[in-house]
Amino acid sequence: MAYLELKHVSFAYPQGPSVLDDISMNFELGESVALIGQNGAGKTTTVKLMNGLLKPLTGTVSVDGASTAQLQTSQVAEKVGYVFQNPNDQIFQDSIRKEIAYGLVRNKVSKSLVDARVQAAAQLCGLADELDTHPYDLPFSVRKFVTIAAVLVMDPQVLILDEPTAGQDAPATERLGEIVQTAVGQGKTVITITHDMEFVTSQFKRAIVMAHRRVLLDAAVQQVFNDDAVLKEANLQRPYIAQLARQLGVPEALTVSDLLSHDMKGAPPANTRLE
Ligand SMILES: Nc1ncnc2c1ncn2[C@@H]1O[C@H](COP(=O)(O)OP(=O)(O)OP(=O)(O)O)[C@@H](O)[C@H]1O
Repeated sequence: MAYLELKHVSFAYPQGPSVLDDISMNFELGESVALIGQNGAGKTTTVKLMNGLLKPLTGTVSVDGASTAQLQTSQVAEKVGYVFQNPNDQIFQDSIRKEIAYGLVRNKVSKSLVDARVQAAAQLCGLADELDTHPYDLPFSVRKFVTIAAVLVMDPQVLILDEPTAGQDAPATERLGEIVQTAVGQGKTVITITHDMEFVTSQFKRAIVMAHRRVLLDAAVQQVFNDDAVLKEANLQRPYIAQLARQLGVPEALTVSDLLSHDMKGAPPANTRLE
């Protein structure tokens, strides 16, 4: 049994239409998976089902062998940490240190361990020099890292990042990549919702394409970005570099390093009129 499983899950908000229709997906520990698709495809609803904030109307969501229907949201959230799309929905303490430490303090973890874990999470998230700052004295982009640190410090087995690169500059996006790779290196599963296809191809191995309340394709990132029909149906575009690579006759290249490592001898001349 996979660590996190959604089996034939359907969902609708109260008095609303169906939002998810019979979706199934499995996650093993140590995976990196991007959930992609247009606005309203149901991605955020899907991840809220994964961490117990929502419960399925039909079907089952199970985490570490137990159905979320039988668990409190807090029990699920210990294993599946969810970083909200908008950090303002998550932050409520008056210092970054208190915000990151909150869950550990609530769990009565010893002060020395709290200090060590807060320091480590803050370091990874670039906040080590800001621990005594009020979160609202920092820009939105930095507040997002505060919420990531506050989830990471709890050491969940699954880390869900909702639109992490939105509003972030290149160095911050690079730091997000480091956070993803560090977590995966620790054996955690990282799942992201993102509209940033470069982030998908550079940091994730698997992608799940959602549209029309269901899963269109669940496959290796390479396969997803080579599937014209699925990309069209989900209204997704290949990353710029992958479009360029196609024009250069290297359709399998998705990143700059893929392209640079390819033997270009015999490739047709570039016609760089991109989609
Ligand atoms: N709290 C809510 N109450 C009622 N309907 C909702 C609620 N949250 C989302 N919806 C609706 O559910 C559908 C799926 O929304 P969801 O946020 O899961 O999609 P998404 O793929 O994450 O989109 P986005 O990329 O815009 O976040 C949309 O039609 C949305 O309007």
